[in-house]
Amino acid sequence: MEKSFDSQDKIKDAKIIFVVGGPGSGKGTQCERIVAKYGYTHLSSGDLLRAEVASGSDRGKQLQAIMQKGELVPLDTVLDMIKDAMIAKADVSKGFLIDGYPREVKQGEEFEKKIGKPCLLLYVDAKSETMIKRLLKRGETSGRSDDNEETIKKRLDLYYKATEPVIAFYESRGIVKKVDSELPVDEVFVQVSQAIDSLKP
Ligand SMILES: Nc1ccn([C@@H]2O[C@H](COP(=O)(O)OP(=O)(O)OP(=O)(O)O)[C@@H](O)[C@H]2O)c(=O)n1
Ligand SMILES: Nc1nc2c(ncn2[C@@H]2O[C@H](COP(=O)(O)OP(=O)(O)O)[C@@H](O)[C@H]2O)c(=O)[nH]1
Ligand SMILES: [Mg+2]
Repeated sequence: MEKSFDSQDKIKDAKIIFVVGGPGSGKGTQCERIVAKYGYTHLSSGDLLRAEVASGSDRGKQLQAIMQKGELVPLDTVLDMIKDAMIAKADVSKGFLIDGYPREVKQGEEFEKKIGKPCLLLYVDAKSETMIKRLLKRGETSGRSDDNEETIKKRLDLYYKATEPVIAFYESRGIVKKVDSELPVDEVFVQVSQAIDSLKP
């Protein structure tokens, strides 16, 4: 008990940025740039889940089935993974990019209860046609079982239904910065940098 309280304490005051946008909008691409420029720790919830799948564990097999269908993994599973990863990096991290989470308003609320409040929600915006095109292209080489036409459609539907309300939720708190991910990567990153530079130290 004592120990888990201590380790949780380590991330209590961490700088937290949520990176939200549709599938294939360019979240991962921009996060890579942010890491290079600002030294933040990038935690992609999708990557954490895929690592569990790759481990071949029983839990990984259950996750694989859900992800293949483009559905959402249970909230507690993802949140525990993110929290453990944050605690592991707490001593060396200047801040955390939480990429692909929250996927629904409830996930954001639980994150705040168990971990802390975000200071920024970076909204990576692209048109659905653009996202579909990028995902199909990525699917040629990604090896991801969910980068196929049928699952992409489901992921997009779920994004508009469950995840877009997350943006409205944080907009009412005044922490949303939207970047136009239709632009070339460098130009998107100019907007991303402005959003991060505007944060109070
Ligand atoms: N918080 C999360 C993150 C991911 N997933 C599951 O993992 C899949 C892939 O997630 P992610 O890698 O974030 O995919 P995308 O939204 O397509 O974004 P990206 O292209 O950055 O990987 C989702 O469809 C979903 O099944 C989830 O349930 N909950
Ligand atoms: N043209 C263009 N392509 C991009 C941009 N950002 C990402 N991509 C491509 O779109 C695909 C999805 O990007 P990724 O970062 O994986 O998106 P995520 O699903 O939101 O994490 C990748 O193949 C990228 O190379 C961009 O700003 N412009
Ligand atoms: Mg990604």
